[in-house]
Amino acid sequence: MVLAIIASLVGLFVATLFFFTRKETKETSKISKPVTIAKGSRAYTESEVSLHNSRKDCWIIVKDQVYDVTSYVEEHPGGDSILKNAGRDSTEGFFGPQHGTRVFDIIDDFYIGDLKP
Ligand code: HEM
Repeated sequence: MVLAIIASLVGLFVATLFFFTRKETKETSKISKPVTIAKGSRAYTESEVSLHNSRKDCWIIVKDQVYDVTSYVEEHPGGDSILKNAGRDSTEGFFGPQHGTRVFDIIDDFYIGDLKP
């Protein structure tokens, strides 16, 4: 009897641990993620970034960092608004009131380098 109670308590503990540590969400699990690039290891000029300005090839700049969000365009909950400044500085739109804090975690997956000063 005591053993059964201990076993169920351990089971409950493990299940709770699993629930709170899992990271994937419904939205992010569908997105193919690029290979992680170490921060600062690459840099692009503004004119290089500006070539990637379409739905099928979309880079954006947020706070002097460059993100290839091509694979995220179709997943973006805000629809085509993410394309408003495709190939350009999207910092203002990104920090707009429509965005909750989870966008800061999501954008990291799309980082490809910094903007050349
Ligand atoms: C990688 C960059 C971006 C990510 C990861 C992202 C992510 C998201 C997410 C998760 C939402 C749903 C609301 C929330 O949970 O916070 C959202 C909504 C929205 N986003 Fe973005 N976003 C990005 C870039 C942008 C940019 C650059 C703009 C505008 C220029 C924009 C405009 C909007 C708008 C207008 C909504 C509101 C949609 C609505 O409420 O109907 N987003 N975005």
